[in-house]
Amino acid sequence: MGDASPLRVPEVESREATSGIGPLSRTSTDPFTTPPQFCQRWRTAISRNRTVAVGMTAVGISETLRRRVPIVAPSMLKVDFGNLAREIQLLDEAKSAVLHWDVMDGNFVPNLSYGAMVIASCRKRTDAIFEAHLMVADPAPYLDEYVQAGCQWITIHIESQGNAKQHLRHIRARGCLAGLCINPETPAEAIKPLLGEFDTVLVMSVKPGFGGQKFIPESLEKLESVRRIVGSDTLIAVDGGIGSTTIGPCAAAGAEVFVAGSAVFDRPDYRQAVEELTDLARRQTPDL
Ligand SMILES: O=C(CO)[C@@H](O)[C@H](O)COP(=O)(O)O
Repeated sequence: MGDASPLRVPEVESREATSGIGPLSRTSTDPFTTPPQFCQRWRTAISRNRTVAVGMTAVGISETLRRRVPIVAPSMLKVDFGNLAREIQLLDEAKSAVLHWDVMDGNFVPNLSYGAMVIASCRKRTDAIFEAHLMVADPAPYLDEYVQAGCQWITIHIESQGNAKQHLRHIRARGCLAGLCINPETPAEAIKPLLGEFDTVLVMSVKPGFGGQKFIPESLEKLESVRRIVGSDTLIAVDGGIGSTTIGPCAAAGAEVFVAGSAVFDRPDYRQAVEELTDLARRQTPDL
């Protein structure tokens, strides 16, 4: 969490004034126009008859997410990489609103996964919202690559190097949702200085780096604390060890997006898995 960062963030007086992005629950007319490098790359990546995601603004994405809560977001760490196109088709059939791309650099976490090129090559295959979860030592040099790859939601770790506030502002200035992730050993209070700078909080309920780990029970209390800190307008996600016994308690504790690897990909029928998990979450989501 040092201060030095090579990122040059455009001067943004007020986020709403420049991008039209507001709190997740806000409905508004949207004066935002997608930055050209984002729009063109993305347009060419998506086939002509797939228009839902094209040009969708951060406000639109926020509203889509809000409407779809509770959301089970398959963790693409557990996908069959030898059959990526087929896997994405199956996730589309499972009506997954969000695909969660776990980007690991082998440095911030002891594992290496994939980068923006792989994600960009999958962009044309689905209209699902792409979230890039950057488990990297320094996100600064990579942020734009993930925007250009078609990710509409970029999550950085508070524990990464550089200036988290600058990173979050950079993501928002590119028209994406800015997510802030905290590791199990980081207290919920650590997000307080960054309030107002992010759209979503991702609570890691395992140590990042690997799928298939056991849910850390203390994460429930942390979800409750995060909810108290951020209020109702910020979307809260949880990641790690999410399955049939943990998803309900996480929903009750305030989570709305559930990143699930094994609980989806270890099942023969992804659609059934997503439906069952969503149902379990819905039953314990307050106010639903
Ligand atoms: O980011 C991570 C791990 O670093 C997670 O997204 C896991 O990939 C989730 O896998 P399961 O715990 O659901 O199997």
